[in-house]
Amino acid sequence: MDFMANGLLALGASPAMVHAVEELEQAISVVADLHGAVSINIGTLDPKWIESFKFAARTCKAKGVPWVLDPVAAGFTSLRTTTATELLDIGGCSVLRGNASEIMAVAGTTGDAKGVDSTKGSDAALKAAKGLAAKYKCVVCISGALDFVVTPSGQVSSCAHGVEMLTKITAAGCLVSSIIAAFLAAKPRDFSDAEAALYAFIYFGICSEAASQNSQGPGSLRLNLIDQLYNFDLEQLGLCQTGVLVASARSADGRTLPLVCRWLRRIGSHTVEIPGISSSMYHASADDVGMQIICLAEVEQHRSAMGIAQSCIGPFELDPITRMSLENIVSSGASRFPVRHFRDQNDPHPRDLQIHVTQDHVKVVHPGAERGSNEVLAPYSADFPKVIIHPTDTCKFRLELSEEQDKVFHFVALSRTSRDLIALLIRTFHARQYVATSFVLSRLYQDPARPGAPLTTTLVQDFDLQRLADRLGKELDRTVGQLEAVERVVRTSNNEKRELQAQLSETIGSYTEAIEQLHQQLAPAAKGGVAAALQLQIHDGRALHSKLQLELQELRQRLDEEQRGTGPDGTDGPAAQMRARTIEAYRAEIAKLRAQISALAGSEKQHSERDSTRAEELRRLRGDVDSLSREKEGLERMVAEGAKSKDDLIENFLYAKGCLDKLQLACIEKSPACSPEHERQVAQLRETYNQVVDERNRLMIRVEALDKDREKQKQFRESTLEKATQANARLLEERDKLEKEKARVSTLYQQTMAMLAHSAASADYEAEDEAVLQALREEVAKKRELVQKKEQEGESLRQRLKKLAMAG
Ligand SMILES: Nc1ncnc2c1ncn2[C@@H]1O[C@H](COP(=O)(O)OP(=O)(O)OP(=O)(O)O)[C@@H](O)[C@H]1O
Ligand SMILES: Cc1ncsc1CCO
Repeated sequence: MDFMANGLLALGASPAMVHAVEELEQAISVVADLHGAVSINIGTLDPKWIESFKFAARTCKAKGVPWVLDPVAAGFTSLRTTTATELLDIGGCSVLRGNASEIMAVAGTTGDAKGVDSTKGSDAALKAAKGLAAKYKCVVCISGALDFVVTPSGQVSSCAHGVEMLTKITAAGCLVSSIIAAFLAAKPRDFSDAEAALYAFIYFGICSEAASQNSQGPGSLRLNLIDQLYNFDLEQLGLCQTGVLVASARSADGRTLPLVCRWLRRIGSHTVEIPGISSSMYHASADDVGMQIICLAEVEQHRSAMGIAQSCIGPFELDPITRMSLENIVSSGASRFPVRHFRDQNDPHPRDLQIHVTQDHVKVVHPGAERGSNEVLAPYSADFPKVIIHPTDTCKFRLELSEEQDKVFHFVALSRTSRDLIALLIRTFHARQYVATSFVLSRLYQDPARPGAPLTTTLVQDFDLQRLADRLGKELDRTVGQLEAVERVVRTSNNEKRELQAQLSETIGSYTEAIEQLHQQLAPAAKGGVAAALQLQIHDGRALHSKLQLELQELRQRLDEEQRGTGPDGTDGPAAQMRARTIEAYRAEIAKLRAQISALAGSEKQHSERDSTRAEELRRLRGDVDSLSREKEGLERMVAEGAKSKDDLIENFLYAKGCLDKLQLACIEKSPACSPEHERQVAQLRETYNQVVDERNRLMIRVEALDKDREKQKQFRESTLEKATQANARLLEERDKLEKEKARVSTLYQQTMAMLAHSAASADYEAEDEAVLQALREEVAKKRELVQKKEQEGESLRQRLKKLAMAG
């Protein structure tokens, strides 16, 4: 509070910190009388404070006093979020200002507030701000490295001024909110709340930049900032196009000497006279941006005697506020300006028109007229459209859409800023299309008086390169910030696109699957698919319908006859005969139903017979599987035995071979003196060896055959097992189906039995004519209902069929 009050005092406002409900009414009345504004800051809150916030909001609304809401730390606790929302719900808020987390929390999206500080970049809250601005019809500002101002219609302007060190000073944001309130109170009537808020940000941001120049940390920044708010002076930042230049002269005795002046523009060493001015006063305008102004003054009465005084001032800059607006409009690509049109100098009935400036054309429009009916449009050409600023009037200008006279307009803008904006905007868009960057650069870095020659040293001195670099740096930062924001949006959109594509392909997949299923069901109608079943149901429905219709007719006939009564002689009249016939008919029906029931029972028996056959088959298959397993075990045993005897044989063979080798060795050693006994032994051994080899080969062949056999058996067994498992699954499935069928049949059976009992009971009560009649009537009604239901079912089935056929 101390910082806010001191900041406001420093910039020239008159703050009063009020919170007791008892004095609020009176305090706000005073503010209303002074055309002031109120800032409601929920920084310190308890139930009493909350009551006074609400009281203040209600009172401001009632008295038409503009109020600003600072939802300090909304999102940090729910009490803060709710309090902010409840205050906005009261209505009448002019500007809501918070950091990104606070704005998102008030809008109901997660802001992740870290206490009173934001954890988000200000652009993260743009969507939330637009929503709140539209909902509460107020301006919503998001502060941060880039400050955003959002209007209820969703227009966004931004301010890049400020220093990061401000985040290390508590209540910097609160001070901005209170400055916005001060600007709301001080703004001229034709400025909007959004403009007041934007200028407050620019003002605060520029002061903080200047303050940071000689600050060592947050402490001195805080002090210097208050000093800067106090000393704010645009002139110290450079000469602006909004200034007025006055030439004056006094005589030696102090008298003011009337002057005749000539005014010239100079860029570098190149000078051009400004036509049409001879007075001692000159209003700088958009035409002077980047120029120096030279004044040549002579004393009116002594023109030749006293000589000519010359002074030079500049270069002039665009004032920060116009510059900011221009940047915003240029980046949005278009804007509209209300202007007053004078047909000639003394036109007594000027018209209110609008100029639409876009990057492709300039259009003069009659605002009330139908679209296109009353407008003049000019796309950019090499020489047109152009704006000629009036040399002495600050709001007048001439707009030339082409050289034709009816396309030259004499306008008066709403304000000096508005006129400068129109001129600069048209020139910027024109330059974009008609002046190549290389041309601009060559003009900037050469002496315009001597085309082609490089800049002279004096010219370099005239350029404040430091300032130029600062400006370009800031512009670059801003553009990079915007680029990042755009990239973020593109990234999110791409992610969303990917998600949507995935969802879409999933949906398409499931639809395709469903369609294929329907196809499958529809195609084999003959095999009893869904379509066939539906057709059958329709057919059954129709048959039942006509049967029931017949019964209905019959019953109606009987009823008529019943109503005609018995014969006059009390004997068995036609009615009695009819009753007898009815009973007869009922008996026949009962018999028919009994037959149906026994048929159903019969089919149940058939089912169970089928069931037992299947069970039998299952048992047999299981037996097969078991015997196959046993066979497999036997085979495995055989293989093991074969392998063992093979091992034995190999051992024998090795042994015999060893002996033979030994003998051969012995033979070689004693070769010439070999005894016949020896030779015999060798021959014997050789024979044994050959036998063993033969035996081995035989056994090898057997083992191989056994292996092959075993492999074949294994494959056969596996396929049999597979078949058995499939058959088993099929059987189980069939059994499930049959069980369901059985359940259905038994319900049908029970229903039929119940009907039968009912029919029999009705037949027994022949004497009670009225009751019988009633029962018959009810039955007729029921049957009618049944018929209707069946008809409806039939219809809906037909519709489904049609749809399925179409989907196919
Ligand atoms: N990162 C930054 N770089 C430059 N300037 C900044 C930065 N962050 C904030 N500012 C400046 O500080 C001003 C206050 O904004 P900030 O978002 O810090 O308010 P706040 O979080 O509500 O502050 P507090 O809770 O302390 O009152 C902004 O208008 C802007 O000028
Ligand atoms: C730190 C703090 N806590 C409540 S208000 C406030 C000032 C910054 O908004």
